[in-house]
Amino acid sequence: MSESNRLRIAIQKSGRLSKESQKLLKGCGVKFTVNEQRLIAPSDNMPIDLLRVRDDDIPGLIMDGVVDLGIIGENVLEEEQIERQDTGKPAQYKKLRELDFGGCRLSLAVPNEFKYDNANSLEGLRIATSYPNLLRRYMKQQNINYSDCMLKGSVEVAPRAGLADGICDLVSTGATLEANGLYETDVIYRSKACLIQSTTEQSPSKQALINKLISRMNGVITARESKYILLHAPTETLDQIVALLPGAENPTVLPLNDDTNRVAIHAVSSEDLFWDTMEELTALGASSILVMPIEKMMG
Ligand SMILES: Nc1ncnc2c1ncn2[C@@H]1O[C@H](COP(=O)(O)OP(=O)(O)OP(=O)(O)O)[C@@H](O)[C@H]1O
Ligand SMILES: O=P(O)(O)OC[C@H]1O[C@H](OP(=O)(O)OP(=O)(O)O)[C@H](O)[C@@H]1O
Ligand SMILES: [Mg+2]
Repeated sequence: MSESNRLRIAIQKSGRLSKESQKLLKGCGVKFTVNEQRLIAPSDNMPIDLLRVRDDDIPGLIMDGVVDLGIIGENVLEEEQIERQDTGKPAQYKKLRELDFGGCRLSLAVPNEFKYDNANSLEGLRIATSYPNLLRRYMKQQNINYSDCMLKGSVEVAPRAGLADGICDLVSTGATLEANGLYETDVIYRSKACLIQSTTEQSPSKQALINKLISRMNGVITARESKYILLHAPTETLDQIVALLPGAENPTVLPLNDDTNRVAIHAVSSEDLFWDTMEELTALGASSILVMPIEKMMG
C-alpha cells in the first residue's frame, strides 16, 4: 500500500520515545531536520521520510501497510494487536529488533491502604487503565473478575479521584506511583521500544535500504553498550586483570617503553566498566585506566 519510492518511518512526535528515536536514526546516518509544526520530516541525504505521529497510531499504520517501518513501545504494539485480532482487522507486523530505550513495565497498583495478599485480592475491583486489552488478558489468565475504567491519561490519579479502586499503568522508576500514594502489586507486561516493519512486500531497493538501516542500527546499539578500555598492568597480574574486563575477548597487549614489568592493554568491552571493577583493577596493580565511549562498530 505504501507506494512511494521513499521509505516511510513512523516515530513518536513528542513523548518518551521521540528524542531517542531521532537520535538512533541520526546515529545511522539519516540526516533530517524536525519542524515542530510538520507531520513529515524528509531526510536530506537518503530516500526516507519520517512521519511524526502519536505513538498509539504507529502499530495501526504498520499493520495497514501505510508506513514501512516504525519505532514503538512493545506495550502499545501488543495492545493494538489484541484489539485488532478481536475485531478482525489486519494485525500483522515483523519485529526487526528490540531497541535499547523505552524500558518500562505495565503493572497493577493499588492505594497504600489497600490490603493485598495475592492476585485474588483484586477480585471485583474497578481498575483504571489505558491498556484494557493487556489488562483483560492478564485478568483472564488469573481468573479474576473486575471492571475497567478507560482513561487515556492521568491514570494514576483515578483512585484518589474516586474513579477506580486501582490502576494498571506504566511504571519505570516507581516515582509516579509513590507520589500518588499507590504501590505496585502485579507486573503484567515488560516492554521496550522496538523497530517494526509492515508485512507488505517491499521493492528490492526499499528492502535493501531497510537492511542497511538494520545493520547500522545494530552497529549503533552495540557501540552504545560497549567501551574501549586502555590500562597499564603488571605482567604478573595480567591474566587476573584481563579476566576482570567484562566481555573483553583477546585484548591487545603491548610492551611499554623502558618497563619490562608492565604492559599496556587495549580492549573492547561489551559492557560498561563500573567503579567497583576499576577499584579491583587498581588493587591488582593496574594504572592509567581509561574508559572511553565508542561511537560506531561494524564487522
Ligand atoms: N516512565 C517510562 N520510562 C520509560 N519508558 C516509558 C515510560 N513511560 C512510557 N514509556 C514508553 O514510552 C512510550 C510512550 O510514552 P509516552 O508517555 O510518551 O506516551 P503518550 O503520552 O501515550 O504519548 P502520545 O502523545 O504519543 O500518545 C510508552 O508507550 C512506553 O513504551
Ligand atoms: O515510574 P515512573 O518513572 O514515575 O514512570 C511512570 C510514568 O511515566 C509515564 O508517563 P510520562 O511521564 O511519560 O507522562 P504522560 O503522563 O504524558 O504519559 C507513565 O504513564 C507513568 O505515569
Ligand atoms: Mg499515546
